Amino acid sequence: MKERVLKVSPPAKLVIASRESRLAMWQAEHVRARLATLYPQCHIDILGMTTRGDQILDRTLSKVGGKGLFVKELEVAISEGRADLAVHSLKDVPMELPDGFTLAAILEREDPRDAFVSNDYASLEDLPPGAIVGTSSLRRQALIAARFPHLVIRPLRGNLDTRLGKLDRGEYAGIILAAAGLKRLGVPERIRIAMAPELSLPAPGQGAMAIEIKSGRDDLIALLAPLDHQATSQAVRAERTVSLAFGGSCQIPLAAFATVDGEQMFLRAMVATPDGSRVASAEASGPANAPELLGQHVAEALQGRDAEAILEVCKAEAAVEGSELIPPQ
Ligand SMILES: NCc1[nH]cc(CCC(=O)O)c1CC(=O)O
Repeated sequence: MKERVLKVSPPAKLVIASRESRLAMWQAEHVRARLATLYPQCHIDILGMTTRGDQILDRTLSKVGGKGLFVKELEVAISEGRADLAVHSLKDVPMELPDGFTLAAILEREDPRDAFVSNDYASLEDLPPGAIVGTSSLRRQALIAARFPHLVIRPLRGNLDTRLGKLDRGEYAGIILAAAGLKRLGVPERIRIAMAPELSLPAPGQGAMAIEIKSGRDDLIALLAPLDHQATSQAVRAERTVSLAFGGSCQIPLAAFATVDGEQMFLRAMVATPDGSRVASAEASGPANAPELLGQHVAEALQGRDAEAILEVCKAEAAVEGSELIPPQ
C-alpha cells in the first residue's frame, strides 16, 4: 500500500463535487480527510451543489426520472473542469453511467440494512392497523405491504433531516431509512431497529459510497486506488448486475444484497409488485472475483420465477402514472 502511495504524485489541488445535504457533505468530507492523509501536499476543496433530485420533493423519485437526478449536476461540474471527482451514495448512481464517466473507487460499506425509525413504536410489528409508514422507495413499500398489509404507506421525500423532521412533526407513525445514513449523520440512536436482510432485503449498493471521475484520468484512478475496498466493490458489482438485468430503473421494487466471505460471495435478490402481492426471490453463491457472473445467474433465476409477470405489472402501473412524469432534461 505504502509503495503505491509513493508512486503517485498528486496534483497541487483537487476539487470534490458533492450534493449539499448533510449526509452528502459528510461523505465528501470523509473522502477529503482520507485523501488529505494520503496526500498531505495536495489542497482539497469541496464544491457543494444542489441537484434536481434535491429540488423536486413533492413526487416519488420513481416518477420523476429516477436516480440520475442526484448525480447529473455533479457530472456536469466534472466535465466542465470545475471538479475532479464526485462523491455519491452508490445507491443513487444509475446502473449505466453516461459516456465519459467511470467509478474510480467504491469505499467500504457502512451498515447496509434498512432502519425503522419512530418516536412511539419499537418496530413495524408493533404498529396498529392503519398506522402510517413513510417511505418513497418502491422496494421498501413492496416489502412492507407484503408482510404488513394492515399498514398504510405514504410517500416521504427529502434529505434525511427533512424526513426526520416530518416524522417528528407527527406526519407518520414510523419511517424507513437507511441505517448507514443515520450512522454517518451521527444519530444512530434514531434507529429503533435495524431490519435483518431476511426481512428487508437492501437496495443494490445501499450503504456504500462511490467516487466518480472522468474516464481516462488514470492519474486519478491511481490516486484513488487506496480508497477502494475490494469486498464492497465485489458485492456491489454483483448487486448492480441484477438491477441492470431488470432495466436498472427505480420503477421496479427490486432488492439485491451480496456478502463476501473470503473467496466466496453470497447474493440474494428480490423483485416484487409495488403492492407486495407478488414477490420473486432468488439466491446463489459463487466466486467473489466474478461478481457479474453471479449477478447474472441470480437475475436469470429470478426471471424464471414469476419475475416476468411481476415486471409486466410494474410497467403497466408506471404507464398509468406516466402523466405525472416530468420531461427529462
Ligand atoms: N435515496 C436516498 C438515499 N441514498 C442513500 C441513502 C442513505 C445512505 C446509503 O444507503 O448509502 C439514502 C437515504 C435512505 O435511503 O434512507
